[in-house]
Amino acid sequence: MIKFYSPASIGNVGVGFDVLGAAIAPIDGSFLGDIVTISPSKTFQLINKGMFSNQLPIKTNNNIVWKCWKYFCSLLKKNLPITIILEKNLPIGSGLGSSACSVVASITAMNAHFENPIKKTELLLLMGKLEGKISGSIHYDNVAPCFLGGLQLIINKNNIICQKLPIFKNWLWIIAWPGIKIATSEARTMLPMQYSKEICIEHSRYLAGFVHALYTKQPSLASQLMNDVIAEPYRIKLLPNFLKIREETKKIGAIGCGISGSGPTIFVISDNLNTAKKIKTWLNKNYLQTKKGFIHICKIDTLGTRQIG
Ligand SMILES: Nc1ncnc2c1ncn2[C@@H]1O[C@H](COP(=O)(O)OP(=O)(O)O)[C@@H](O)[C@H]1O
Ligand SMILES: N[C@@H](CCOP(=O)(O)O)C(=O)O
Repeated sequence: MIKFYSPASIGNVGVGFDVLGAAIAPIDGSFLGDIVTISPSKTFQLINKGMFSNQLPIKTNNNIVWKCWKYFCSLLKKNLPITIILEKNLPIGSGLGSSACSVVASITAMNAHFENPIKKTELLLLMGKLEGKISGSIHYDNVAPCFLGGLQLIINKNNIICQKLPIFKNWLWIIAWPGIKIATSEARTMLPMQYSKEICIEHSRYLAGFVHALYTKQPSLASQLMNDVIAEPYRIKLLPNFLKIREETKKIGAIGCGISGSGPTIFVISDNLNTAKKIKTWLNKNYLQTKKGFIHICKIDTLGTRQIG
């Protein structure tokens, strides 16, 4: 029996639509992500468990984990008799890379179980392809940080899919899922097919400046450059009171605020734990919409997907 854990991720990280992604871990040491357990069995079975298993497709062959298993069967040219247990601990359509978590955890676990028929360099390509079946187009800003950990810059050139960026270790990422769902595929179709030259130049300034500020250790400059001119202007209508949230959390002391992935989860950044706790309390009262909603104070998960059993 082997068990793998895959962490939640913040796609886009505000300023880098489809090209920045960060894996996150609650500072209290709890897991925020999916867990996949694989054991040998006479026939294939997929068992769903976890707090959000009731949000998964009813038909097994609509579960992305089943699609991952089918891929391995075609690769190894046989019907592979295993039992997969998926602990679905991330809400679906949350903006926390839920489907990416299931893809990365199941691919990594199956590859380990079958003694690594897929090379590590090819795994991420496969993960992006499988995740793309769900969101309608391939984007690595969830699967890359989920698999490799850290803050990843998606390059996707000359066989380099991504590379890890430096982070500010004292930044705390408060993530708030309001308890409602936004399908990534729908949130992607909302975006314009083309952008003006002015927007392209502005976006380049922000993204390049942000990466520069990371490398030159300028946290204030980095936080000021975290502006999303690509997705936020079009997705903001899906997030209740987002602009008010950003304004009020800034008054409390936040140094940044953005949409996590395609939402509705938001992230708020603070470099002070007491301030982070105040922001969490405020969000609890003003952003959660259902009892299922949650808030976590996180740091960047530098480990990524790992074997835990
Ligand atoms: N194991 C799985 N985990 C998450 N979503 C899954 C899984 N299997 C299939 N899906 C489908 O993928 C879609 C959710 O993907 P998406 O909107 O990208 O959510 P998220 O942003 O949380 O990944 C839903 O239609 C869901 O039914
Ligand atoms: N770059 C993607 C990120 C989607 O993240 P998710 O967690 O909402 O699936 C996008 O913004 O479409």
